[in-house]
Amino acid sequence: MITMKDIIEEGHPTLRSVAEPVEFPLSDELRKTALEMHEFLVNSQNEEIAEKYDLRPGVGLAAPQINVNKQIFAVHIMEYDEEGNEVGPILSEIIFNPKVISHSVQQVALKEGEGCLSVNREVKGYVPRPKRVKFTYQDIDGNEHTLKLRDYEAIVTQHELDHLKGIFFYDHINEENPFAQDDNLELL
Ligand SMILES: Cc1nc(NNC(=O)[C@H](CC2CCCC2)CN(O)CO)c(F)c(N2CCN3CCOC[C@@H]3C2)n1
Ligand code: NI
Repeated sequence: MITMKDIIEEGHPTLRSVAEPVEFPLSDELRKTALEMHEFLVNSQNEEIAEKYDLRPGVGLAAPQINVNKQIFAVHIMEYDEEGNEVGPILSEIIFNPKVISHSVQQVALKEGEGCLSVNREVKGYVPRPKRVKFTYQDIDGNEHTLKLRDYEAIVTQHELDHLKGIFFYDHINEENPFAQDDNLELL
């Protein structure tokens, strides 16, 4: 299973490189790695397991973060009811060879900013990202899919897409004014 010791930190060259496309059918090893990336997210969102293995919670994980320079990321975003009980998955998928088709001019950012499992420090500021994004990808069996996401799911997915291009969330923060807001930016 993947734990925090498997996640590389900023400064490691892999996190600033461009990830390679994935060939299908997957090797058994790469299939296992992809499934473990998704399993890490599920584990990290389970209080008992996260505490037992000292996992930082995550809703996304990109292969370069475990020093696998391939175009793969996992996302695990669950829906909760008002009592905080898990209702079901909003987006829970392992994404291979993603290609952005289009995105909106309108931008969104999380009010609380972003963090990263590969960045062990707080970097304050809004991370403006397109509010809507449309992309194609292959699933673990190599089947092509098209996905249109908006708001929170779009933010998470674009944070992971950035990792495949060697980009960190803080690369998008306005250096002069980290909390700069124009009328094209909606805070979530
Ligand atoms: C927003 C959030 N970011 C968490 N961590 N950071 C990450 O996921 C990084 C990726 C995210 C940072 C901003 C956008 C993408 C990992 N990254 O570096 C991958 O490249 C969370 F953990 C989290 N949630 C909310 C839902 N909660 C359900 C119950 O379990 C705890 C969980 C916590 N929300
Ligand atoms: Ni990250």
